[in-house]
Amino acid sequence: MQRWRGLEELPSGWGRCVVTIGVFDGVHRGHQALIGRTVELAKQRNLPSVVLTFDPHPSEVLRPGSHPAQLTTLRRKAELVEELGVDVFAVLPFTLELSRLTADEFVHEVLVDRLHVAAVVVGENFTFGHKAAGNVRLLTELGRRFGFATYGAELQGDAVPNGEPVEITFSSTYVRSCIDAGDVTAAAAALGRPHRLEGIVVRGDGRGRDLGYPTANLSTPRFAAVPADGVYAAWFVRAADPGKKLASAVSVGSNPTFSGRERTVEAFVLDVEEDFYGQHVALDFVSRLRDQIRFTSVPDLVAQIDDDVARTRAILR
Ligand SMILES: Cc1cc2nc3c(=O)[nH]c(=O)nc-3n(C[C@H](O)[C@H](O)[C@H](O)COP(=O)(O)O)c2cc1C
Ligand SMILES: Nc1ncnc2c1ncn2[C@@H]1O[C@H](COP(=O)(O)OP(=O)(O)O)[C@@H](O)[C@H]1O
Repeated sequence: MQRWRGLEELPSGWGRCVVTIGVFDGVHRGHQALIGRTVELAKQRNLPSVVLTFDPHPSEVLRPGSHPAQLTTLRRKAELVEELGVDVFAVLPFTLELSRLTADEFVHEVLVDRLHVAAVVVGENFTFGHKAAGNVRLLTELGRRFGFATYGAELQGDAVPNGEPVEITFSSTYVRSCIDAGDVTAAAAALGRPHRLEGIVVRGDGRGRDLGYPTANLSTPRFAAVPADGVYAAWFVRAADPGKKLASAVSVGSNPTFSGRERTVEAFVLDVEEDFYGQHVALDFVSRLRDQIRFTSVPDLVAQIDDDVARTRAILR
């Protein structure tokens, strides 16, 4: 897969292509369907498939301070897109200038003049251009004028897990709300895989080892979607050895037993004794075990962690 930042990196002699456009935060099952359709159409036409995405998140540029919780870093997004068989991952730096292009101008300048699109695949609720004035109908009209095909794909959904017999539509907003509520199982159902939180292992208060449970404390990216305070079973994956998943019991919260102030994400990795400081690691959240508790004694906390670890072992076995 090629990765471009800006359209200046377009190779000379670039022919036509099949494109899908979006922020694709999370690369959830709806995104996967859309990108899959793009790859399929590109194969049929013997053209390269392109995922056109934006960075930073458009809402942060349009309304500074409004950055939504981020489900995937740009690097992780590229990784997930690559797994879907895409040929080019193109990142358009999102600027106020870009946001001011009208829908017509965006199609003309970006899709037609630069990318030479033969077909564009978007979700049926897709909007684009200044003030989001462009929609699938307009894109279809412009496609007729400029000579490309438009596919407005139906949105993907599913029954609410363990809920009422209603459908939810997969969306980044829905996944964010699941994670924010600590429902990592529902998040995983919509993502098609567990939610991943990445970070660098930093020093904590140095207390864990004395408790018998040393924990790797993660420093996470600024906008990362951190699950609600609580205790979780998660897979611990090191960037240095991405194929190896280690079972871990994870605490998210401010260590109320010790009247902590700072909110931390810390993982006790089962059956491992290793120095993780400074390493780039990821947590794949599989299941929520319980809320954070303020214990009146340290032995009570340790007894509870014993139980968390036993449950983690059973869940991730
Ligand atoms: C599986 C697990 C569950 C935890 N649950 C709680 C809890 O309910 N309440 C709490 O105050 N601390 C909880 N902790 C956090 C410990 O207080 C914390 O790991 C310890 O203070 C060590 O902090 P340090 O890594 O900064 O040294 C938990 C830790 C683990 C690993
Ligand atoms: N099984 C394990 N799980 C997590 N961290 C471990 C484990 N074994 C050793 N470590 C190391 O111990 C450190 C945590 O020890 P701890 O006493 O909790 O200190 P800190 O407060 O700095 O996190 C981790 O960052 C890691 O380098």
